[in-house]
Amino acid sequence: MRKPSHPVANRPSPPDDTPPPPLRGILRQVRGRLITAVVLQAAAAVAGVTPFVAVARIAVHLTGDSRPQADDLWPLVTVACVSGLTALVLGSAAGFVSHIADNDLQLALRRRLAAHTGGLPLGWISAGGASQIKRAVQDDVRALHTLVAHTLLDVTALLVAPAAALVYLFAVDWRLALLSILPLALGAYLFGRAMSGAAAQMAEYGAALGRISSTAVEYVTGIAVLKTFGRGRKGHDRFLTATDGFADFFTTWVRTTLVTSTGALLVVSPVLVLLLLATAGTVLVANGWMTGADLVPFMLLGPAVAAPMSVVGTRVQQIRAGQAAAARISALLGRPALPQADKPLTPKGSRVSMRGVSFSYDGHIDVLSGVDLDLKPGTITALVGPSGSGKSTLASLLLRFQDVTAGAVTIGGVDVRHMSSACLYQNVGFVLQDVRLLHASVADNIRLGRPTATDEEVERAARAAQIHDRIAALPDGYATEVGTGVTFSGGEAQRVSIARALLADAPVLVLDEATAHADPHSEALIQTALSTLAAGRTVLVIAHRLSTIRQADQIVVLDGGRVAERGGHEELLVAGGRYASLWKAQSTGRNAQSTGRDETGEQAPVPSPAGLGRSDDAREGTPR
Ligand SMILES: Nc1ncnc2c1ncn2[C@@H]1O[C@H](COP(=O)(O)OP(=O)(O)OP(=O)(O)O)[C@@H](O)[C@H]1O
Repeated sequence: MRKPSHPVANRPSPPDDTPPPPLRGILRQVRGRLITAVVLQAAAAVAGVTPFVAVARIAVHLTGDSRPQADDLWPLVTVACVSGLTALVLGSAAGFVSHIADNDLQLALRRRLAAHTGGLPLGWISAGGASQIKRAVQDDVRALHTLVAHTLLDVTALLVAPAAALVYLFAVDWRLALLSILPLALGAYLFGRAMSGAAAQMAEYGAALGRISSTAVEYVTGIAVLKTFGRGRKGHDRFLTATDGFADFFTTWVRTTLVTSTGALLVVSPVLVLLLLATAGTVLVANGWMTGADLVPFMLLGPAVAAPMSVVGTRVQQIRAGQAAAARISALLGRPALPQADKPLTPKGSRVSMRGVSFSYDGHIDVLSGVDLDLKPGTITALVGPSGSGKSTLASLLLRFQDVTAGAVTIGGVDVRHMSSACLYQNVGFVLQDVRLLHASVADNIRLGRPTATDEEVERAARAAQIHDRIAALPDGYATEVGTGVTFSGGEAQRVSIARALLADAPVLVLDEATAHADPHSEALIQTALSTLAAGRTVLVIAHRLSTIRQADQIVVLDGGRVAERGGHEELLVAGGRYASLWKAQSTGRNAQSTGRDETGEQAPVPSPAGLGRSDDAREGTPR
């Protein structure tokens, strides 16, 4: 694999776009608040144990030989009430502070993620990175909320309260105090056994759930195709196999851990702990080794010593989920953004030049190798070649969806890596197959190309893009909300995106010609709109059907990531090479259609593409 050869790749980012600190750096910002919350929660836990101690002391007075004195009892009642209230106040304060810390953390994280992901290569985002970003911003930040705002305090309380209780119980009677640790120790042992291998089991649990969801998606999305071919049962079978597999795995897992996990929960249950302490206490009291009053604190606090074991599974799960979420967020923040130039340059003109361009997605296999290409200003260059030959990848490098691994792409003499993003997209517009319209008015969707455009300019662009009549017929016209008020067909959405590109008025254009699946009427409209858009610009078009690019100034044939041939249509036909065979193959297909009958014997549609050639008609109506 070739190494990045361009100096800009290693340049530091500009000061206002500093690289994101690791997650630990963001956590450090809220560390002070988290420590305060933990201290408050620990104090609340100690205060929460105090009323039980006061009640135990009251019991000593009530069961003593002499008549209890109000002066002895009231201070204890006061201590019980005040400490109970203090525990409530401190606990609420701890929750408040931890939620403030969590709020700051979420804000800092979401801001950092938004800033960082904004600079990630668009190629990575559109090839599946978007779902990773969604997961990090929504699910993972939420998992951290549980960890920071709740689990941290729960664990503090679960550790401090039993420890405080044990200190007091040891002061009362060390023998019974030792016995009260027994359920905790036994519970920890059994729980440890139940959890052994849990990490692997959890991984398999996640994988089995993943198999169910992927086969469910496959089943739902492919059901129409499968049913059409009478294979509906097949998709169903794969889904059922996945659910059966999950059920088998889960049953086996539960069966092997059932005895130990139930045993763990049983030995730490309050009833069993009370029974144990009451029995042992009765023996001690009956033998005169301790007083009946001393048994009271054990009855009150004994169950609390073992209680944390009953929720340890849930807390461990939350901590693991939080750790996994933190790791994913860190990985996303650590993903290298596209380097930004220190001193962005502005291109002079619209000549596009590619020199020795190579690119690899995985860092091992080059999908483009040593491509040289020149797009003269105002000319149309068509990229053709078999599927997978690298057409879309080459076009995406001009849009800087990702950076070349070797060589350089320049516009107007300036390397695309030396331009700011804003400058790049002012100079290069694009209309791709996969059109994304926003949940906004139709006018605002078109205005994305130039936010300051007037209503008249928006309408003029829509007319030139052959979509005005459709928009005008909508109930709210240009104010209709996309997604709620109107759902555009693929061809219509593409014409909206052509209007957007017309308004943006970039001198260089990348078009992914996508009329192959449109009906003849829609195809003719798109081709007319594209011809209008292409007029006077430097165009790189990814051509899927050769009939539409016969008039192109230059046709470049890619094969296996290399330029196999280049020239005009007639020239390449005469050469009798790769292009000539592609043309022959597609002509045979067209001739089969032009007989007017398809394979079923039905009347077949006859396409009438306007093509991407230069025509005076095409130039009319352009808003440029
Ligand atoms: N995001 C990606 N990650 C990894 N490999 C990719 C990615 N996108 C494309 N490829 C691979 O790069 C090669 C070139 O793909 P590309 O989409 O550029 O070809 P193409 O000529 O445009 O194909 P088509 O005409 O089918 O759209 C193919 O082998 C493809 O599998």
